[in-house]
Amino acid sequence: MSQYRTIYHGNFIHTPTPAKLEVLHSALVCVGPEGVIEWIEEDVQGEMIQDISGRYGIDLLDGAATAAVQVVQIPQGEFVCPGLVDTHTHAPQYPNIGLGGALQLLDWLEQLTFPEERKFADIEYARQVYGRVVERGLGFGTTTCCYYATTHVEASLALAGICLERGQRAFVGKCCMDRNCPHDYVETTEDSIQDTEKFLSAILSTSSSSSKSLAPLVQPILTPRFAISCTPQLLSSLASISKTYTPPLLIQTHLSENLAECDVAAELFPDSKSYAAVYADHGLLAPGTILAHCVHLSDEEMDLIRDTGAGIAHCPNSNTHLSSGCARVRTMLDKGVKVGLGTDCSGGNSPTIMTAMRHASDVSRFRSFVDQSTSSLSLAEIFYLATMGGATLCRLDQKIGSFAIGKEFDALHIRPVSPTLWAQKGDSEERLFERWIWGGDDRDVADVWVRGRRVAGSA
Ligand SMILES: O=c1[nH]c(=O)c2nc[nH]c2[nH]1
Repeated sequence: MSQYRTIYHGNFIHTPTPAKLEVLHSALVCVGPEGVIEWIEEDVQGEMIQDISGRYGIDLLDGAATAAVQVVQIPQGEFVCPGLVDTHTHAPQYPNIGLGGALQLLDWLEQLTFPEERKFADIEYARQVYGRVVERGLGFGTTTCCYYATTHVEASLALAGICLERGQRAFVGKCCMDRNCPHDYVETTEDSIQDTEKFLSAILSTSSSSSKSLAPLVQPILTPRFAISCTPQLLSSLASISKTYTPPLLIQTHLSENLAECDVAAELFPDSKSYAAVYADHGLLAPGTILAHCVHLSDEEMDLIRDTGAGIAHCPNSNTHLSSGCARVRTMLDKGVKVGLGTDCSGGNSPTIMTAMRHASDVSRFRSFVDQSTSSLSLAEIFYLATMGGATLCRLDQKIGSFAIGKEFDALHIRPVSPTLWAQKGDSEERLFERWIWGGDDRDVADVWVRGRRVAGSA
């Protein structure tokens, strides 16, 4: 943890609500030694910095004091925005990125995905892959990530350890699956539960925060793979485990991604009214539950998800790549369902939320062409999904996702340099932001901060 306060001066852009992109012009944002925002002032011209800091008890002229305060100028033509939140990805599948687009979900799992995940029994292989996954994610500006790992406890703990070491805020799940999987990549129900307990106690004992007032940066998330690969007993046991913690542990699973998958789920759980109801019936729908995909939900299922407080990780890149379908995100939002974005590698073929934002926009436009009755998502809504929306799914909306006093400083410094980003002198901040979202890439991500600590960046 830094000993210093840092005062950032420049333009900040965020979406505290989906309704509007908000620009904090020439803002002074003071980040304390623990990485928490202590105060914010807007419209501060350079010559006022000293005065305003003085009002907060910081004397920038006093040599001894200034040694403990750093002032960072964000030049005109650059800006700071909240870090990106990836609410659903599979770290062990990154070596398969780009493959499998000719397949649909169930064949893709069988032919490509399970064989790759099996390799994570080898801890050295796991460390090598996971190191690259986390490094690239941070470079793209993913400051918070919800990871599926594999069934292997040691490798899952290695992923958690790497996130902690590199400074990425993360939820890491040891994957649970006790049926309908290959004989050499499946667990017994008992092993799955026992290994989950082992994983939880190890991760909870190593990831505790260095500060009493801050939650651990890396936390466990219970991970029943999906209804098809879990027995009712396993689903219920994981729900019970979640509830033995205060607050209950987060849970992630897949729901209603592909029509063939929905048919199998209906056959396996004939007593449940719907696929979403399978999870509700086993106690798995709660405010900390993240449901990936949700492409083929009925209106009643959306209502059920909203009423339980669970949220949806929209993974548009994956849903197109695996020909799963186009999720009805406008309807979800209109109904008040929580939604965030996920890269879902390697169903998705891009590990950055920048691509997820672009595909979310495209998918919403396609839906609006076809449905006629729904409108496409605005730029502000898309960015909200990538930041505050994701934070809300992870129950971190009071801590990250936008800039406010008391929130932790998870942020990106954007300096437009990539050749696809045609920034022009005199561009307004909104215009520059728009150019970056649709035309920029990780070369423009000059600095990445998580909880105030610089963890990556191209600068
Ligand atoms: O996109 C997906 N990726 C997976 O690994 C998976 N497992 C079950 N359902 C899944 N969907």
